Amino acid sequence: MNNIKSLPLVIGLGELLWDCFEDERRPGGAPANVAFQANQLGCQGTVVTRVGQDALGKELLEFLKQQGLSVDHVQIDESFPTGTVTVQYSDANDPQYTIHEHVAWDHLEFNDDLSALMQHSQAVCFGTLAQRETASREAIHQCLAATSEKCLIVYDVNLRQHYYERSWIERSLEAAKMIKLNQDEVAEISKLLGLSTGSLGQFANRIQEDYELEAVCITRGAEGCLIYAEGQEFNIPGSPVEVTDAVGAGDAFTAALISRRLQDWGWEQAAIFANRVGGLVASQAGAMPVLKQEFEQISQKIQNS
Ligand SMILES: Nc1ncnc2c1ncn2[C@@H]1O[C@H](COP(=O)(O)OP(=O)(O)O)[C@@H](O)[C@H]1O
Ligand SMILES: O=C(O)C(=O)C[C@H](O)[C@H](O)COP(=O)(O)O
Repeated sequence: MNNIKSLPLVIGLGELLWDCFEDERRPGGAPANVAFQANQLGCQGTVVTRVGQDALGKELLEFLKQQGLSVDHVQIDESFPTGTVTVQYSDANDPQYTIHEHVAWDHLEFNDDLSALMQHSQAVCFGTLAQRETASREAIHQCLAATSEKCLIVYDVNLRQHYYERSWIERSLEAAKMIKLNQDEVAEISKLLGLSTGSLGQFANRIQEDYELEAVCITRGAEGCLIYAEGQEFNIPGSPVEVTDAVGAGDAFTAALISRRLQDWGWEQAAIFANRVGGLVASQAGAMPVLKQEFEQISQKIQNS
């Protein structure tokens, strides 16, 4: 128990929901996936969200508890249901999400409990989707404002359908120390912010300077990632895997990067690890596969190489 308490506290702030695939439903929600994976990667991952007072919400709480995550900061909404997402594919590498509206995670409330939690967190990850309603958008930014100066605030952009606006993205970039986005999101953000299109490296350099970010991480699916940090560009190729579904690969990548940066790994080594973790999750069904031992083996191998 004492050991658990001393692990770095990594918060996933935003949506926790059910990803409804054709065959079955599986737990998901990008920030919740980050907290879940961080918990398997040597951190104390904690989800800050809201579920409905319904069977789907109870099942999500049971799942998190069984996996050793705290549910103390999951709020229960008396009016709105637990969130669901319909996941469809034409290509396993490119899932399409239909995010259902008017759900509990749109109605997060900031309070003293969250304020205290945020003050003690070593890292927080949030995205754009959970900012689609004013209530959660304001609660998320109140949470971010309550963190300590040394907290690693990570904006994992995750643009979904039409649920984003330029002003929300700018506000989020201003709050962040590190951002993570995929290649499609680079194109969309360049357009929204009126940045001239160049290479991924030029985009990373520009946005890092404009928003005084510590790091910009661009994921490229099977191609790996590009990280711009400390004035350097790291291009790390991916490791081939047989993809089951790529749902949650990006969130696992983010969690792996956070966990190793909190252990003071260098950017290159942390990116190699994050690529492997993202790839492994892409090779499994759903966003929250249980892979603690596999992650630990990969971590040891990279450290010994
Ligand atoms: N097909 C794949 N083969 C190997 N690694 C993958 C594959 N798909 C994803 N990954 C790993 O997961 C990371 C995140 O995947 P990506 O699809 O770029 O993010 P997102 O899910 O946010 O769109 C990649 O940078 C890579 O490290
Ligand atoms: O919350 C959302 O935005 C969702 O669409 C639900 C999904 O569980 C994750 O988002 C998967 O996210 P990726 O890691 O980008 O594949």
